[in-house]
Amino acid sequence: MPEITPAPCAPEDVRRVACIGAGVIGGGWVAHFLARGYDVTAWDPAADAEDRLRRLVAAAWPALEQIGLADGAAPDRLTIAPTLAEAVADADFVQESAPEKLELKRSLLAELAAATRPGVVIASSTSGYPMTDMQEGAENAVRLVVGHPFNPPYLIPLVEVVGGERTDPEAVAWSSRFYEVAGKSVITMDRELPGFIANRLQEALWREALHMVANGEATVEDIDASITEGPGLRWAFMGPCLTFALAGGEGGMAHMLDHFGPSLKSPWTRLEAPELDRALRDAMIDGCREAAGDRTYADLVAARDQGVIDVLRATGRLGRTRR
Ligand SMILES: NC(=O)C1=CN([C@@H]2O[C@H](COP(=O)(O)OP(=O)(O)OC[C@H]3O[C@@H](n4cnc5c(N)ncnc54)[C@H](O)[C@@H]3O)[C@@H](O)[C@H]2O)C=CC1
Ligand SMILES: C[N+](C)(C)CC(=O)CC(=O)[O-]
Repeated sequence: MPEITPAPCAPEDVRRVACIGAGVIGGGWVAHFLARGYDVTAWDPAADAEDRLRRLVAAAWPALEQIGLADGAAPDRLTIAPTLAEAVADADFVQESAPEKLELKRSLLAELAAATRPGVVIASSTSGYPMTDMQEGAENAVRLVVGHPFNPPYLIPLVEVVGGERTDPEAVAWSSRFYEVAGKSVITMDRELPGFIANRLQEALWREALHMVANGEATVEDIDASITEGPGLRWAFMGPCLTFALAGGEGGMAHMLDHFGPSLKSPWTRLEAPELDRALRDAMIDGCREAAGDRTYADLVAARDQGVIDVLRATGRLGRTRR
């Protein structure tokens, strides 16, 4: 086991966060950390990255003002660094949100672990790679963790935190605490599972949706309505297990399982992913275009953000985290 250097500061004392990769998720993290009053340094190799990032932060800011900013929070506390090394030089915490490609993540995380100050924790936003696979070849891998967010990270509270085989458990504990201090709801996993918890659940639903579109069994619009007008309303405040316990009436989960258990063996799901061929790709894209109507991407982001805020407010969870 390599020598473990403690983090240079306590999670409560973090002042500067570096966000590496500033697309949909990296940009969302930037907006979140700025709103929570941190100094943020971002780095992204794309030529148009700074423009995109500043647009994303400006579009998110009204929602962030609505839910309440930390003292001193301001978009101008964002610095765009010219190089990766400069971005992380003074960082107390690093959030990596580069494209979901295993080789890229591996070399980038190794580069980050070499460029940051000793002990600084580096979290990857990966949607599903186990950290053990991503930390291969990295020196200082002890402080590499997964911190998987949900889009948009500045509004959806959940972060799933888990380390890899070479991660120091202290780094996992440190990052879970840091995310809590930074206003997130944290699930800390004690073992690796590809896709973590939420994406394993989401992907099961998503595979089934794609099968139904591929087979012409349901439209994109009907699939979306089946969730927003149905189970999605319950899932905003009660998870699928407790929700189904209520399906068993006063007999609870025991009756629910006895009653509906046999249907688990019915062909209600296909589980294997469908082939993402041209026809399915076109059907999904056309269906979403139709569902969006004349609303632009910015219109949809604003509607989604307001919807999340309304649900959080209506369920008494605005500004409150899980613990
Ligand atoms: N889009 C989503 O809903 C979610 C994505 N994630 C994860 O977040 C990460 C980023 O995904 P998105 O933001 O959706 O992708 P994106 O395509 O919107 O952004 C990726 C950004 O990384 C930049 N980039 C390219 N090469 C890079 C490098 N070598 N170093 C640093 N940055 C580089 C690109 O210029 C781009 O701005 C992925 O790991 C993804 O799985 C996690 C949760 C949700
Ligand atoms: C689509 N996605 C798999 C990248 C989604 C996530 O990872 C989490 C989310 O925001 O739903």
